[in-house]
Amino acid sequence: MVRHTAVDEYAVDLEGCTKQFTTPSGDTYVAVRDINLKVRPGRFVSVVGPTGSGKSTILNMAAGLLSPTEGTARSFGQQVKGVNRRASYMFQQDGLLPWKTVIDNVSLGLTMAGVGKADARAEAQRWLEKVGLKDFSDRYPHQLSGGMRKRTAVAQAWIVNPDILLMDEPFSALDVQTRQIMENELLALWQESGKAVIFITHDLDEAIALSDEVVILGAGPGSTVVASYDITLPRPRDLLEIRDDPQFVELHREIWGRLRVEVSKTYQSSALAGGGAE
Ligand SMILES: Nc1ncnc2c1ncn2[C@@H]1O[C@H](COP(=O)(O)OP(=O)(O)OP(=O)(O)O)[C@@H](O)[C@H]1O
Repeated sequence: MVRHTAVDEYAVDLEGCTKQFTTPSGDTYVAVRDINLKVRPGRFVSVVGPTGSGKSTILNMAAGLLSPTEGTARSFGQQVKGVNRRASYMFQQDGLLPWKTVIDNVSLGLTMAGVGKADARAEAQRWLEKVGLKDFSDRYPHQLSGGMRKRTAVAQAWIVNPDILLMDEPFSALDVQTRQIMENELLALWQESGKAVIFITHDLDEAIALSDEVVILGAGPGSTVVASYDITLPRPRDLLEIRDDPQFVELHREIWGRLRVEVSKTYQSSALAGGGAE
């Protein structure tokens, strides 16, 4: 595959993307409307927004798992058609295969790409060392803690050396301490990697702590990008300390002021519809 490396190319470029779905009753539901989101190589961008505002829909368009109804999704200058091969995806639920050992789960992406089994296992072992699991390679997923499963999923996503990481609430199921440790480890891996990250989260603290940019989606239906904030906190960041930083506190106050408006619109419309809040 020809790789385009011009610096002005975006790893992900959603231009005027609208996505509508047909609901089970046959109605048309516009989930997101006219989304413009550009992510350069090496940038860490988080997307936050109320529940149902279309965060996963956006990620799925970048991944090529959904095609926009209108507009164009591009990756490194190429229109995304089918699965975006430049990207790895990490979901809230990890995709570990329960019948395979940790090392076989991690090496799977390489063997599927045609790498020989011995080379793939050697590389997987190197990744397991990187994520602190070198002594757990022969375990099965059900024999791991939640944090260890996430580490395995991180190794699985990174081993194929993607240019883009698409992460949909990857750490939301973890306890607070494990989550902060995993966030720190993710940043340490990402820092020098040059990879573009789109990170979906409900947690504004997490979004600010990790990102170069935080993008806010408005309330649905027909959500669109209502605001975007550059996060200029210096790097490297220690996520166990950063939440006490006065600059962090000020950014949080400002961004939450905007996000809160969209969250309360969603709350009000779901209360009017008799649904109540989550
Ligand atoms: N396949 C589908 N068919 C019909 N509607 C869909 C489909 N997929 C998503 N939607 C709707 O599109 C809207 C956006 O969904 P999406 O999952 O992208 O939101 P989200 O912001 O990620 O939500 P949450 O924060 O709750 O995870 C929701 O109202 C959802 O019900």
